[in-house]
Amino acid sequence: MGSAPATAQEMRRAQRADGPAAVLGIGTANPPTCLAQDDYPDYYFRVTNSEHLTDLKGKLTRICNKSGIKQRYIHLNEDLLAANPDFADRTRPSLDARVDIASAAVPELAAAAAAKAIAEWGRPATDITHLVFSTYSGARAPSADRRLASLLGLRPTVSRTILNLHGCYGGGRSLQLAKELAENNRGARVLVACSEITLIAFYGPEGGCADNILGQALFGDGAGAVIVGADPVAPVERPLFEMAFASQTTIPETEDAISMQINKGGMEYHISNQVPRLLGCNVERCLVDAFRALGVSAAWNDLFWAIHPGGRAILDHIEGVLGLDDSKLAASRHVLSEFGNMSGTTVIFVLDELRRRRAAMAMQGGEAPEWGVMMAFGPGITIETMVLHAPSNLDLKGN
Ligand SMILES: CCCCCCCCCCCCCCCCCC(=O)SCCNC(=O)CCNC(=O)[C@H](O)C(C)(C)COP(=O)(O)OP(=O)(O)OC[C@H]1O[C@@H](n2cnc3c(N)ncnc32)[C@H](O)[C@@H]1OP(=O)(O)O
Repeated sequence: MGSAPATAQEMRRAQRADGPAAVLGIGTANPPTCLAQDDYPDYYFRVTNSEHLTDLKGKLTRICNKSGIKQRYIHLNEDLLAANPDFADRTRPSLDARVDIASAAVPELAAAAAAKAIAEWGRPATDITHLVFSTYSGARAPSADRRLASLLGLRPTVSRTILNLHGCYGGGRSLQLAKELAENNRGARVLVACSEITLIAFYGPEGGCADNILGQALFGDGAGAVIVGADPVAPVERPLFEMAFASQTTIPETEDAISMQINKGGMEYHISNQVPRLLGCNVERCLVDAFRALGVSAAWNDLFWAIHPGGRAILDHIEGVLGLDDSKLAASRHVLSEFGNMSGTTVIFVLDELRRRRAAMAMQGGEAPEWGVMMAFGPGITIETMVLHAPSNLDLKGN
């Protein structure tokens, strides 16, 4: 073997990266149709021919008013819904048609986000070695990761993984997987792509189904992409956030609090009204454990924050239990306001917004915190926690 490492341990060590995984590029995309939150109750009850359900419309209006959301983007616009009237009725067998549309639209939206992330990264798409794709709209094989690889012209040797139905923690899980892949495979460059399109779960209002009314008020469509790699090659590659530590925690006895299930009429879901409280009671323990594992003690207000804005009340609870200053969750609140809850994709939008805000602050001579936290939540209830470090050569461009 000439000068090759002599032992299996040495071989293993040679395969590992030296430094921590880092975010090297971020991109986001939304479908073109944008709906104002103030107009949504009128729109939804009109396009589903449900104007007579005035109580439910009142409920949707009350939730919209308290949602902290200004607008959302959707793929299923009025024309597409008119061409697929069964989508408005959960009892009709419409899954085939939904999957047909989603199978094309989900990877295409992901490709739009990925193209931006790759452009910022600065290297050719053929240098990507791994792809981690997350969506709740996948119900077919070969799936969206395979199609995205074709759309981007990735190499046939790219290692693909698809995560399905992780819901709102899909972005956090994908980034954790990307960290493991990048740190354990020297030279690996991982494309993380999350793409969520609500048409799989859109249907008309029904009495007794508050979950649907809540979903109609909160969710929107979007895709986010991140390039992750260790040991960046200067000057082309510049780390935006280094991934210092990552963990996943499941809150005991909360299996039924958030659920999703694919049925013949589309995806049904349940979101307990206890979710904000349950998260509020558990996030601090995850944070304490994460910083203890790093051997660091942190004052919460000295950190930057990228929290998944699952709903306004979730952000309020977390802000309250951690005693965070008003400005600390500004990136999460901004993304919630401009895009709604795009499930697993949302946390990537928050990272993008955060780096933009940090760059603006640096341009004005201000100093942003060096250390921060990303958290995402979903069915389980699952909490994804990642401690981030922002190097001083933070990207000043934004995207
Ligand atoms: C544009 C396109 C749209 C298309 C949409 C199609 C849908 C697609 C869906 C895709 C599904 C994917 C789902 C799974 C992903 C899960 C991951 C998550 O993030 S998990 C999601 C994580 N997100 C969350 O868990 C949401 C967190 N919650 C919140 O942010 C707030 O509670 C709020 C904004 C909903 C209301 O503000 P707040 O200050 O609390 O105001 P108030 O106290 O005054 O109550 C007002 C009304 O709200 C009611 N209500 C409250 N909760 C629920 C509920 N769970 N349930 C039902 N209703 C609920 C309450 O009963 C009251 O009704 P009423 O008495 O007036 O009749």
